Amino acid sequence: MTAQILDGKATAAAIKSELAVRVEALKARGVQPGLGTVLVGDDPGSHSYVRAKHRDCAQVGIGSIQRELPATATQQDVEDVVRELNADPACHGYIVQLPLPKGLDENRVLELMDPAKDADGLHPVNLGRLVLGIEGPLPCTPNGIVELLRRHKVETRGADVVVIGRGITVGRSIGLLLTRRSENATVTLTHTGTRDLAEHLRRADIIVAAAGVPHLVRPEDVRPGATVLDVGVSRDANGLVGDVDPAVAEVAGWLSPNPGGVGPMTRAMLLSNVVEAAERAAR
Ligand SMILES: Nc1nc(=O)c2c([nH]1)NC[C@@H]1CN(c3ccc(C(=O)N[C@@H](CCC(=O)O)C(=O)O)cc3)C=[N+]21
Repeated sequence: MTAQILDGKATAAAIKSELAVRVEALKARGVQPGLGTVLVGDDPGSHSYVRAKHRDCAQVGIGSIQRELPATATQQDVEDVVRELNADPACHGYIVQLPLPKGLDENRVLELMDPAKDADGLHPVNLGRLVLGIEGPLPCTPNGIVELLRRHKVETRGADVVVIGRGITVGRSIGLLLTRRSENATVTLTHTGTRDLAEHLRRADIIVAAAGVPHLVRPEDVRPGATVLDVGVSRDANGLVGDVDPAVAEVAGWLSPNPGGVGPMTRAMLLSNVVEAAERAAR
């Protein structure tokens, strides 16, 4: 048996064409949606991710506002850019690319952002809204995963989901989305301190692997027919390595490739948060 592909690349392309229609409607009303990025330092991975986000913007008709600071930037320098984007009416949403160089206080920068312009959905106010069930921008990777499952008709209602990894951007927040009444999944959050991880995995209908440990999920850990989402990204001499052993494709029913799975969906949800912020501003 070979798993069916959860095609993030194609799904993200479909979402982008839907967003392009909404951007046209906004432009007809005189509103040009704009995404800002704040990039500090010279990490090549961060630079290539940010470039990809602005390519996406161009495809959908969203304006790009790019701010770059050197690795030597001070806390004050970064905070000044955040204040500038908070005040800029052309910028409907923005992100501060993470991680920031050592010595900068990420949480202080994030708290300074206007929550209404938080395109990542990671501002403490928006994470709080998610906990409370109040509408707001949603974290992009978890939202992208939910959308990827929805559009491939993978049932989440009543499903046992096992998440590996407790980072804020994926593991800790995805349970909040999947346990909403509309998704109705049962979620177990596991991490490096979990006893008998394999035992948890073997029971799962859906596995979300976001630990950043190369090939952590092995075929013998996966129930035949289960859905497996590979979110982890590590790098070795040959390039990108995911959290899922490629041999899992022989056991799983559905598998998100990496690259080409959750990554493009994350970027599509970022655009979606910006379009929604612009629509809110236009109302
Ligand atoms: N404030 C902030 N927001 C983020 O959303 C954020 C961040 N910081 N820091 C870094 C991580 C990483 N991340 C990725 C998004 C898309 C791909 C992606 O589209 N990847 C392609 C391939 C890219 C390649 O080949 O390098 C794919 O999976 O097909 C990857 C990684 C967003 N992040």
